Amino acid sequence: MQHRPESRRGAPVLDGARLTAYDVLHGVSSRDAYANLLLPQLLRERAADLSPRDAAFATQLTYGTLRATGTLDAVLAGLVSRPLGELEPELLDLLRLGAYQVIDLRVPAHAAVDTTVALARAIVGTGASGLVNAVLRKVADGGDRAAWVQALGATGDERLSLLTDHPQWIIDAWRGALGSDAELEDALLADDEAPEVHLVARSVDRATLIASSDGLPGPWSPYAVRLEGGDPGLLPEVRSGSAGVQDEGSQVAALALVRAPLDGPDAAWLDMCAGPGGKAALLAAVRPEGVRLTAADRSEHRVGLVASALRDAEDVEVLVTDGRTGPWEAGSFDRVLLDAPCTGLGALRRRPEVRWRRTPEDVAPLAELQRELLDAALVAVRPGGVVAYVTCSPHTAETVDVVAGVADRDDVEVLPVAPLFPGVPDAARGDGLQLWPHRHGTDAMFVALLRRRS
Ligand SMILES: C[S@@+](CC[C@H](N)C(=O)[O-])C[C@H]1O[C@@H](n2cnc3c(N)ncnc32)[C@H](O)[C@@H]1O
Repeated sequence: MQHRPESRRGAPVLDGARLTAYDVLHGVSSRDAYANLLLPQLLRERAADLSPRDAAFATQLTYGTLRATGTLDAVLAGLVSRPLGELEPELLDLLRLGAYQVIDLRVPAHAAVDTTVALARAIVGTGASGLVNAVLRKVADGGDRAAWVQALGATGDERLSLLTDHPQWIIDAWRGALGSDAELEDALLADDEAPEVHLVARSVDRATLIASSDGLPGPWSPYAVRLEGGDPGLLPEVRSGSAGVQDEGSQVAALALVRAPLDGPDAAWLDMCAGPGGKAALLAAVRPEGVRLTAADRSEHRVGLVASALRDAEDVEVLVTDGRTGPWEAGSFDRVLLDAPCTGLGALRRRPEVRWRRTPEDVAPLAELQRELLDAALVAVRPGGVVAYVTCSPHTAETVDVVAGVADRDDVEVLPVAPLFPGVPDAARGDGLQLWPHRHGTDAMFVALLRRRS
């Protein structure tokens, strides 16, 4: 349970949406919480005190402030006399929350300032309220984000970073993956927007899900439904597990494995890194009759989530194992999904704090693990069988470089993926498939298909 300050007798009642956003921001900054897990938990716990509108505002405040942290800090750094790192952490979180409302949401200055001052008084103490008041008034005087970016004198990539909420090394990674600057700003801006909710109709007819959710069919996956907003957890199909929440790009990645051409038997599939089970649940739902699905993950906790996602599926095996040393015999599987652990640089829309938490130093060890897992996947698949190598990162070191590491092997054939999705435009990346938020409205998923030669 989060710390929840009491409003004092006579003092204004603290704004529930803003307090909830603060509690998540502080969870993220003080104990590395994940906003996409902590926020729903707090919204559930506080449902009696928060209207649906409050919950939506808390979500906007939380995600927006976390995404904008770099720009907010650049603005605040010029207005606070101490280095930001020397401020009380609670105070810094509150200043970011207030500044976000002023420069991005254009909440009237008095409302943003007064509510943040009230929170500061309750959480940090009366002494902090003067500083919060003075700093946020100066933020408001500076205008909106565009005005602030201009005032900060930023040009080139620094301007791009402040406008799109991406640190320089991620801008470099996206530039490298896109291959030029032509679409870079569009791509980064699309990656900075709150994503739509995507549903997957697993064992329910898509038309039924569209009718019950008031959504629209997703353009790329025959199972996808897109919603503009709302709480998908309230839908009966999501509650029963016949539908789930899953980015349409993830659906396409799982379907690439299903659609890959195969010679010979097709009876045993492996999802080597299955936790929490989104793609495994789709594979289980769409597999032809008689296919047995093995879903593995190194993390016991995540295997529990896989088991829950597959609770109604028959002929599945769920196990805790390191994919590199799994208990299966070499050549046991006809199709193997390797949805590899990665930096997640393609799914930043859904995990807003990740862009500031990840560092360039994370890439090399993950790429090494990806190479080892891919080698193991190519052992697990039978000659003639297919491996789908998938990442939710477009970083070259985690995508085409990993595939290039095995592409020259005599026993490996790289298959073109884009022709399996003729309706998806501009998705080829070499022989692989690369989806983008600005082109496809999905996470930036990468898929390569590798066939073991007989
Ligand atoms: C990108 S996630 C998989 C997402 C999943 N396929 C889905 O759609 O829900 C990567 C997973 O790899 C797991 N993992 C990391 N290293 C592993 C290893 N050596 N062997 C097996 N699983 C591993 C992580 O625990 C994590 O659950």
